[in-house]
Amino acid sequence: MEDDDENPPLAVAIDNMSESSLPESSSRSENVGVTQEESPVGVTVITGYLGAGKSTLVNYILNGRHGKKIAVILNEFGEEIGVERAMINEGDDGTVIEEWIELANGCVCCTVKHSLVQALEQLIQRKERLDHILLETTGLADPAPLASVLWLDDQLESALRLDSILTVVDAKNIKLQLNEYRHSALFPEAVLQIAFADVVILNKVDLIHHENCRDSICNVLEDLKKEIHNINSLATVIQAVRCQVDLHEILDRKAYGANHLSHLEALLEDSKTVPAGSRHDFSIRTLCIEEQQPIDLAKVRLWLEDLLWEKKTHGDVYRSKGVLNICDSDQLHTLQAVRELYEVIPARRWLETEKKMSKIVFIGRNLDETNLRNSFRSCILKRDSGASA
Ligand SMILES: Nc1nc2c(ncn2[C@@H]2O[C@H](COP(=O)(O)OP(=O)(O)OP(=O)(O)O)[C@@H](O)[C@H]2O)c(=O)[nH]1
Repeated sequence: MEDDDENPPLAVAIDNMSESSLPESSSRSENVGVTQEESPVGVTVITGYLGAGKSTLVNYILNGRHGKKIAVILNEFGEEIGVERAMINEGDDGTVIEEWIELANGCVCCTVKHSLVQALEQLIQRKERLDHILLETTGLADPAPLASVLWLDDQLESALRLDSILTVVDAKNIKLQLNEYRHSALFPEAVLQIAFADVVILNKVDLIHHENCRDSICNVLEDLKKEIHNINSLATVIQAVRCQVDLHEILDRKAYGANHLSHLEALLEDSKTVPAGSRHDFSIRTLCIEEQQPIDLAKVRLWLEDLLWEKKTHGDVYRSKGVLNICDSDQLHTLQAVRELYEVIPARRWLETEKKMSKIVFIGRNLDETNLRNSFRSCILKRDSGASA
């Protein structure tokens, strides 16, 4: 994007916002059947380590002639936050306009974050229909707090919805960063950004070309993809030069939508446990547990709350997704969780041809697979021996 000093951006004051509308509980309610007249505008959070190519991606999207009206918010989370820069691609002719979004003052961990949601909602209301919002974070941001703030309960009927977390990775540097992380816990942000990603753009692959003879380029890229999937096997990885990707691949992923089942259904097909590294004290990885017997919904909630809130003995879960076979229900339930927030929702009927089962994929640090598997078995409904089935 180009700075236009001669035409300073329009300052738009957003009303001071209260925190009263914040959800109190971390557990999210069942809300099937909530309909909205106009579907909410998707928000993609863009993360990526310093210099990975986030601004390059944003420029590419803002200046592209895709006919979409996309607002980009530069979210410079820091000590002093009051104003965010918003740029909006006005559509067909590719004109980019700039605005300032003013946030309520306050501490980063509470007021500002929630006023961000309200500021975005007001931006949506002021504008003619926006197609999408991109929120670019700083290179050192942990995306989890933003995801928690933007992943809104459908019952709030917000004008926006978290679409996905997109992480830009520098193909030339990522290997070094991951190695450093494994050995000395350096670059934790780079690893967290991959752990929370729904989509990873493996950018700067041209720099791999320059360094390696052609035969080995594919191997290097495959190796990098494997490294990324070792951390987060649920992420879609897209190779790119200067972040030139097909927008259809990155927008409208609906990664947090309970009723957008395709990626969750894929869980039924592939097991994705990645073996734990041998010596990694800081290991962040994906693992998957399965259970054939029907489980009890109330027990699952207690188990999740113990796992995500108390963090007792199973390690630190960052993200999880799953399908659940709940007893006495003909509905396939889905599970989504980001840090301590979770949502279990009946999504659709089990098909007669399907094998009913529960399957949950976890991404997190120091996860103990045996512990997770065994404790999940406590959710199996034990009927009285005298009771009829
Ligand atoms: N060779 C090459 N250079 C790239 C590519 N993508 C981006 N760059 C360059 O890498 C540098 C950093 O890109 P940015 O888009 O500013 O990265 P960023 O993630 O926004 O950086 P920060 O704001 O510092 O976190 C710029 O000089 C880009 O021109 C690529 O695919 N190949």
